[in-house]
Amino acid sequence: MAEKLIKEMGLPKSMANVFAARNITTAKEVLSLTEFDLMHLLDVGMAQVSSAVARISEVACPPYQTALSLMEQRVQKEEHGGHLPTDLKGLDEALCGGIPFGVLTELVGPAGIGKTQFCMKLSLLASLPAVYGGLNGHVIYIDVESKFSSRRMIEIGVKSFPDLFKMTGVIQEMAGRILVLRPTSLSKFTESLQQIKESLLQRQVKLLVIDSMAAIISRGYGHGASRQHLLGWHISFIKSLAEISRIPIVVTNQVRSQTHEEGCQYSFQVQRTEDPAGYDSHLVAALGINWAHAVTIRLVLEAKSGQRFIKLAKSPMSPPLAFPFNITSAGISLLNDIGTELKGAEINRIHYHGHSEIINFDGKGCSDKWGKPT
Ligand SMILES: Nc1ncnc2c1ncn2[C@@H]1O[C@H](COP(=O)(O)OP(=O)(O)OP(=O)(O)O)[C@@H](O)[C@H]1O
Repeated sequence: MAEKLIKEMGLPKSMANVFAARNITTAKEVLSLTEFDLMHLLDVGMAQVSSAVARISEVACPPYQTALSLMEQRVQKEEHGGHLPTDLKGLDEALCGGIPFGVLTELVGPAGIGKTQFCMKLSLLASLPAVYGGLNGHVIYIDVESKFSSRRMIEIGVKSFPDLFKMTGVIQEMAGRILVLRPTSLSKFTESLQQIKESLLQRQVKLLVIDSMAAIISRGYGHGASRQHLLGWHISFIKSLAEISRIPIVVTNQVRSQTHEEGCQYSFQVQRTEDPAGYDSHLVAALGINWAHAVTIRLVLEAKSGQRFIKLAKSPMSPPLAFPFNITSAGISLLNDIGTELKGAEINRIHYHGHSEIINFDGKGCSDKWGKPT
């Protein structure tokens, strides 16, 4: 806002010319001077300066909004935006319809828990016709680790929507709507994001997936404070993409061990406990506090006593809930649509108890999963 141009503020032409002649071009430059300084600099009277400053302030600083007007705007946006249903009834109910448009949704969890499976299902759903609960749109899938498998996605489609996928040409049409990008470095990723900005606004893109953000960031940045600092640019860029395009952006995040120095500084991190089983007391999300604040919806995928759970750990519209789920040939499905409410440290704890037993799927029926992605 502060960078808004004076010439675009509807000032009287004579006054706009005076600013231009003194090389004062932005609201920031005007508002950082006193009225007295401006009178002196512009060589105009107090009345003209006051009225120009009042106009510039009004345009540069948005007026306050009431809760009522925010609610009305939200209802209006819902009509144009809304949610991408996940096809997981309990989760969709908790999210008031699915993954919300215009914000970042994070999927975080240990390796092999099902983040990519979830992303592939969401991509399929976004590309499906509206009568099947889809968004009838295109998807941009940034596949950092070459984990996206078109064969697996089609398998999910065929098993979940057999009638639709029986029709001639449907597989080609759905698969053709998903654009997979595989950036090989952080700079290529940054370049792709900038290009995506254009296509999001021009094309019928209804979903952007970044799988995984942690992997791409770790390729380009070192560790610690410098990484957090540089991550800031990507966070604000991706957030602005979501806000401008009003589409859902789903980003995966990995987990890592918590170091001794970190202790337990933030509420979203796992409390260090003396876990007698020693299973999972040190797992935290790989991207830190800045990232955690940037996401609006946080879904933690975890394993507990050999059972997979999906936890709605952060949401502005729902209490924290956990749903048991499994992965079948039809993709992710909930075992229970009634979520268990979570309290305290449990909300953000990332369990992987019995994780190795459940991820050892033999891959039959989806031969490419463990080989080269197709
Ligand atoms: N056709 C299938 N039927 C049943 N389960 C499957 C099938 N294909 C994959 N899986 C399950 O999905 C799991 C892999 O999930 P996914 O690749 O989504 O993990 P991830 O969380 O993205 O892991 P990473 O962090 O390593 O990328 C496997 O462990 C397996 O249990």
